[in-house]
Amino acid sequence: MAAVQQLLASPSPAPAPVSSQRINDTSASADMELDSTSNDPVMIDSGLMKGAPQTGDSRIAVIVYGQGQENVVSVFAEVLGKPVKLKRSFKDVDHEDEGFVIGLALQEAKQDVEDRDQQLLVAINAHCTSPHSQLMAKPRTFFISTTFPDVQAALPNLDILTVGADAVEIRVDLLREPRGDGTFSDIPSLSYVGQQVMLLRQRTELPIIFTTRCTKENGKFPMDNPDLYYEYLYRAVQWGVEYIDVELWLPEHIRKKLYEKRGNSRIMSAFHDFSGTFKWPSQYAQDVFVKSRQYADIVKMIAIINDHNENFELEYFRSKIRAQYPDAPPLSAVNMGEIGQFSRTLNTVFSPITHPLLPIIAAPGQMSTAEINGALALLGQLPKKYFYGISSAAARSIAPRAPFYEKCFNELGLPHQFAVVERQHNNPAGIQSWCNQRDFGGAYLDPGLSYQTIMKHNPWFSTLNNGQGPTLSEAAQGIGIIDTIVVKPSGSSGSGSTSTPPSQYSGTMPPGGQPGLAPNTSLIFDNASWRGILSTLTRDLAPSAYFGRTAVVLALTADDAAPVFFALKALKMSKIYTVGFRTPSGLARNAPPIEQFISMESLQRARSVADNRAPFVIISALGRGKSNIVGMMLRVFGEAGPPGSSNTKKVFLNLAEAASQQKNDPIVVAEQSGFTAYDAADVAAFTTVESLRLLVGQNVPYSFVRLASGRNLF
Ligand SMILES: O=C1C[C@@](O)(C(=O)O)C[C@@H](O)[C@@H]1O
Repeated sequence: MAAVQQLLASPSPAPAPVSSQRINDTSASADMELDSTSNDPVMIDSGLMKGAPQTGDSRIAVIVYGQGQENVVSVFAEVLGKPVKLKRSFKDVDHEDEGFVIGLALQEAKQDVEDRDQQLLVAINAHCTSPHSQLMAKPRTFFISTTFPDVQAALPNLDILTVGADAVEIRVDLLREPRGDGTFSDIPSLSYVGQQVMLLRQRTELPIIFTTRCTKENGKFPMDNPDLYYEYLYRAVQWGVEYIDVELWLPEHIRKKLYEKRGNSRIMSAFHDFSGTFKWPSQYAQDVFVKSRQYADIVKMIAIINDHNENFELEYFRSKIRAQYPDAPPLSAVNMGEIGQFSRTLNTVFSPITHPLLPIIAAPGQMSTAEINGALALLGQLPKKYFYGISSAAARSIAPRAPFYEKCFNELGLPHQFAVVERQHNNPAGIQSWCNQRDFGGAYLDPGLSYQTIMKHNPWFSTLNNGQGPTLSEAAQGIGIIDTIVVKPSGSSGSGSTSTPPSQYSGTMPPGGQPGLAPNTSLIFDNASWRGILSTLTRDLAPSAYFGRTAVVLALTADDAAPVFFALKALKMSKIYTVGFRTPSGLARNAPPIEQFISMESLQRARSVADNRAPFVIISALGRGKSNIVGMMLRVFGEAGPPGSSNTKKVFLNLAEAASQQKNDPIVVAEQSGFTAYDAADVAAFTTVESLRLLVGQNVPYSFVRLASGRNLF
């Protein structure tokens, strides 16, 4: 609700209310820019009325929703206290619609969004890419059940707590709201819960799971008034919380209503059986699943068992359910207690995890990610692999990634081995020797190398995939630079790699490595650095802050600029001015329109545009020796643009090694010229997050990477 009110009342781009990331999410896949500011000067701000509610924006709110998300319109309408009307285009909205909230499907809205009457209506982008489908596509997902009585206490450790987690659960029933007289309320009030959710939202980018666990299922929420659950859970929908835990015992009309009105939230149906008599092979277990799936995006079933064999019964149940109900929501099912721990290692959908730093475990038998991975490794389900950081000496000194990888593998209890191997400067040969081994797990290349260079000097790669070579991700194709080599089992197609017999093997054998890539394995060439750049640019700003605006990119070579272009394209920037290099046509195809600064006149022209087309972001990959040019650009464009045109600071990103303590350090110049500045270490940390995700499928928070590399963020 806060989010909706902020969107409409705020005269500036919406800050970060609880659900800004979701309701206002204009992720790279969104392709429409909508209004984030109000043109309407109707805010009441007289001293007399201090504290009185503000009327906010009185234009008609048009909620643009994505396919299948029409329910989100009524979430907005309810908060605004207005009825809903659905329309087919912006031009259909007229004065008769005042007093209504209008819903417009994204596909239809796209047709005439440019021509909308901005005096009459405010378009609110409510379509979003829910993290749900992406998460469900991962082979394994975990969520951490926080058990803090006050989220504040969790914040200092949140980075480390969430290493390896794909979502974070807030156990609302365990929150303890102080009354002020030394006692605590029986149930935390909605406003207290709202503050707690907000605290969590601001400190983690992970999806939140909102849980009001009842007393019968190991929680503290009283069961005498089911309407109370509706009140809390529906408020979480309005806050834009990503997952809402809805217990199966709740009356059907409540579960149905929550499901139908879930907007962009996803429902996790929850069933716990503590009786000790629950049996997975029973008809009852199947009935529970069937009843749960009706109003669920994920079905969670958890039971106390008495015998280890019941873990196998659960596995049989899992496979039976998958076969019988192929279209049903994913099943997350585990057994509780020590006996049930085995099942916690086998469940792959949203496994609940704990962490040694939590005050209590949320349920008997809960394990940490490290314990689960350790158990999987013992069972042979997580074989030891060799991962490599293939880098040049120079790159290692700029951003040492290796210690972090080791820390991460330890923290996650992964059995893998990580080694940094040095590639000779200017010699790209020999990469294949690290990859062509049976237990190769993947590698990052730092710096990345062009696809052509790798293939020319490492002919073994061309023999992969029956002679077709490695698969290229979309980013690797568009950028042409490879910085991550991912290993994928190739399923049943049999299109595996061709292993090279030891006699043809060139290069040094890695310690412990057996030559010959494992059969039925394929390699994917990918690029993680563009994501590092994108994440850095959007750390403090919504992607929409960049839409349609222009950038200046300074580099010595097109290769250095390539990942930047890809990121700027994802941000839908309208133009890139380049300095220091020519853009080859292949690269230009994957970038916004490009203009090279070839003279002072062209620079002057870009400088004198008096609207949003003045460069908003400057990205430099020029090294120390060229900091004068970078400084000059920063001074020139720091002042450009109409005065007061935006209250958002311009952005500078320095991809080159920091010229520490120097007078002309571009970061210092940028800050003096009014830019928000980021440096190569920010990008390196985000790139590490991405490469870990690509290589080991584990989610690690950016702030943990920064902490582990010795910088405290907050
Ligand atoms: O539903 C679950 C699973 C859980 O009960 C467990 O068994 O790990 C822990 C709870 O916090 C969570 O809401």
